[in-house]
Amino acid sequence: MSKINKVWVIAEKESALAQLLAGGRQLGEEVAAVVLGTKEETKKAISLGADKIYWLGELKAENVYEDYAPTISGLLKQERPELVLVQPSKRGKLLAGRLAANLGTSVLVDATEVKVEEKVQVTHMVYGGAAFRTEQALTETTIVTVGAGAYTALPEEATRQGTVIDVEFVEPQHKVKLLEKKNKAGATVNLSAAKRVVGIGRGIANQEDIKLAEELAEQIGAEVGCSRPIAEGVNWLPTERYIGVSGAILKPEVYLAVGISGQVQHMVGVNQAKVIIAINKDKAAPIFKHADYGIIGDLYKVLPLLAEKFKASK
Ligand SMILES: Cc1cc2nc3c(=O)[nH]c(=O)nc-3n(C[C@H](O)[C@H](O)[C@H](O)COP(=O)(O)OP(=O)(O)OC[C@H]3O[C@@H](n4cnc5c(N)ncnc54)[C@H](O)[C@@H]3O)c2cc1C
Repeated sequence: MSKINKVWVIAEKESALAQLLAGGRQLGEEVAAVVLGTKEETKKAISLGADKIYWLGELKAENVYEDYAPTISGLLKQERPELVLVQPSKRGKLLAGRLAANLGTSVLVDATEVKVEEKVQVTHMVYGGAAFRTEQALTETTIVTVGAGAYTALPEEATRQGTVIDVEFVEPQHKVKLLEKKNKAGATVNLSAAKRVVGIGRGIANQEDIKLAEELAEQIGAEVGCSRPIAEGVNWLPTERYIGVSGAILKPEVYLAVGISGQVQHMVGVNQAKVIIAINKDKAAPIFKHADYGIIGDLYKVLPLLAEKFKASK
């Protein structure tokens, strides 16, 4: 694959920044990160693969993330990178939309693959994960949101050198007024950083039975994720734990699917796992077509047995 000259990366979270920088290094000769954060965060971005940092300073109390769109748009018009990779967080999507509007283009969303064939080409899922579409922007700069798991972060290199450019804030013409900030109740989870994930589905009959999966997850050092109906249906787990085309896209070393049928919309979130193991009582469940190892059995019997075995082997 050929490379383009300049790739820019914009991410709110460090884990996403690390992944997008790794993607940037595959695609471009020079990789720059736009950093809204501390000086320490600029150093971190360099150690993770950025050659250049456009440093916006720290987020001011009176601003929200997307208020920086005019500042970044000005930089884009001046520096003309061929590609901007943006983390698809809620605020990241808002920012990407504004940047694209300012450049007279649109955002290519939720890329599963970005490649360079003379120009930048972006592939993403359509029809709920049943098909893929490849698109190419006709403008000089292509703005793309890239889901978690598309790239694997490079190891940190503390000795890497890079340039930090201080950027002056350009006041937006139309601002959203921040009235209040509240912390979300409950623990947050970063599923895309987990090496092992136990995913639970509608095979779990009651909310309290989730503890069976949690006990096994604890034994094997895994995070618990779920299918959409568990998070958006019965609402037993928070939405940040659901996996699939409309949830988190993961690339763990091991994915253990428990009582999950294996519909395509779920599987697109885990089909990049190195090893997939399925526990399902229905031997005809589609999950077994995707699994490297399968246990045909009742999860209520299998989960406690596995947890016990792992505990005993410690
Ligand atoms: C546009 C669109 C987007 C979607 N996005 C997503 C998405 O991002 N993520 C997602 O997950 N879904 C998504 N869905 C929903 C998806 O199509 C499926 O409906 C969903 O994934 C099914 O969840 P499930 O496997 O938990 O439940 P089910 O399909 O009901 O499967 C339950 C499984 O549990 C097994 N089982 C039952 N009891 C036991 C037991 N005691 N022991 C062992 N096995 C047992 C059954 O045999 C069955 O295979 C989307 C759908 C649409 C239309």
